[in-house]
Amino acid sequence: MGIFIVLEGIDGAGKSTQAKMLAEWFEKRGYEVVLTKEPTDTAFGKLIRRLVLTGGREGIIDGARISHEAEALLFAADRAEHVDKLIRPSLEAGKVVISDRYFYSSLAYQWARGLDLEWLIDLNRFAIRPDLAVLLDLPVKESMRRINRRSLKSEFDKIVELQRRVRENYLKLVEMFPEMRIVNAQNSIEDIHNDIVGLIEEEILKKT
Ligand SMILES: Nc1ncnc2c1ncn2[C@@H]1O[C@H](COP(=O)(O)OP(=O)(O)OP(=O)(O)O)[C@@H](O)[C@H]1O
Ligand SMILES: Cc1cn([C@H]2C[C@H](O)[C@@H](COP(=O)(O)O)O2)c(=O)[nH]c1=O
Repeated sequence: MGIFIVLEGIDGAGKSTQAKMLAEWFEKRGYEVVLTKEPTDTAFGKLIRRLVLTGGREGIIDGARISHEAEALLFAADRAEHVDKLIRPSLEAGKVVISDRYFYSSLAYQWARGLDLEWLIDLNRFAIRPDLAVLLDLPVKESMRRINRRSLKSEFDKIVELQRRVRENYLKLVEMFPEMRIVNAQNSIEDIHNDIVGLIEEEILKKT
């Protein structure tokens, strides 16, 4: 079996930056790496971007956005395909899989939207557990500065409030899932990379 690593965190925490650096780190050491993300680039992922994420009108029926339950089901369907078509086969072929977001995102975000955590955990039970899930933890103020999100004040306040709840949820998930570890994402890009590599050496490579 290969090695499965997940990077998680609020929007703008630095996941994609670290995922790329980590992929290069493994490649330099001779590993075959699959760098992937959720939502995926498949038809399911594109549907999510159209209906849920882009703020476009397609996800709005009679003036109301699609329900949070429908959102959770779409993310889970995308993930089921991701696991079945890419993650499981890659791990069986002995590769390193690095995923920028995974089912912890559904737990943190859809829970923050008011859905029941146990229902979300059940819905995602099919998802293979990674060897390590790194939570890049960052205060919301700093993440908003990094991604420089521009919107109306009332809209901005709602986004900040949601991200605060998501961050709190992630910190609660760390207590529930033993494969999760926290890395301080306020540090420099290089220091964060070194912290993640340190965790991988300690938690995975030393044990194989
Ligand atoms: N440690 C860091 N210090 C300062 N800036 C950073 C750091 N890490 C990443 N950034 C910058 O912050 C921005 C967001 O980073 P990145 O795209 O990696 O985050 P992300 O978690 O993948 O975001 P999203 O969830 O919105 O896709 C980028 O401009 C990136 O260059
Ligand atoms: C997988 C997943 C994602 N989300 C949310 C989290 C982010 O706000 C977006 C994805 O944006 P990114 O820039 O591509 O990281 O989707 C979610 O709510 N639930 C999920 O399961």
